[in-house]
Amino acid sequence: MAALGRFLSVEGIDGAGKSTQLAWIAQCLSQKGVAFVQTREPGGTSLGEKLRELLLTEPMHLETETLLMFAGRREHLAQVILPALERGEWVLCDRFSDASYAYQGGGRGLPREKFLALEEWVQGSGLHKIQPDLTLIFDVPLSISQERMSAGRALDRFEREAADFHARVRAAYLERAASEPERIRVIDANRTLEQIQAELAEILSAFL
Ligand SMILES: Nc1ncnc2c1ncn2[C@@H]1O[C@H](COP(=O)(O)OP(=O)(O)O)[C@@H](O)[C@H]1O
Ligand SMILES: Cc1cn([C@H]2C[C@H](O)[C@@H](COP(=O)(O)OP(=O)(O)O)O2)c(=O)[nH]c1=O
Repeated sequence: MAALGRFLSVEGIDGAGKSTQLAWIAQCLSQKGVAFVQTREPGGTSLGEKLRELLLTEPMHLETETLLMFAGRREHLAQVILPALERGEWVLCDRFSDASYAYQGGGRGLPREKFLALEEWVQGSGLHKIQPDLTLIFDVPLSISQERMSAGRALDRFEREAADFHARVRAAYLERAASEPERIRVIDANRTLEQIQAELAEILSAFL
């Protein structure tokens, strides 16, 4: 059987710089001749992109929001992520279920058991659980993320949330990282692009 590809996700509060760094990782993999699929959540499939539009614009109940995130994830796994891994390609995913843990759980207060139930339903459990092999959390203080965000485009429904929401999201990401240190690496993103990329290059070469 051909080797499975590797699954890498990037996370962080809005404005941390993860999309910038994901584009750089993609460029590195291309230069090394690694076949990969670059994708995102919410989104990644035709259905998922329609759900994304709703999720980023339409006010809704917290449980509806969580269910739609996981519904999109189910489709994304079936249509994009698992087939790519089975072909032996890497999957570079801009956010995955750690974002639901941080945003719906940490940010909005979804009870942990509800998150865990959906995670188990969509991603399985035990040895068969589908999780990224490596997750990079780009971590910055709120003042920095807010500065970076406000320099850009119009803000979506999550980005418009108050500072205390983003502080809870950040804390939840760090708590998640502490609970799964073998999978999750926290990257200090309050540095120059070059400094961050030097660290990423080391992590990637160990991971290749
Ligand atoms: N290390 C950095 N130093 C300064 N500016 C950065 C850095 N990383 C990203 N940025 C800028 O911050 C903004 C948000 O970055 P982006 O990658 O879109 O963040 P995210 O995907 O985490 O929301 C962009 O304008 C980007 O150019
Ligand atoms: C995947 C996921 C994303 N989100 C949120 C976090 C982001 O604010 C938003 C969109 O993600 P993202 O694509 O990172 O936004 P941007 O285009 O601004 O880089 O969705 C959740 O709340 N839960 C989730 O499970």
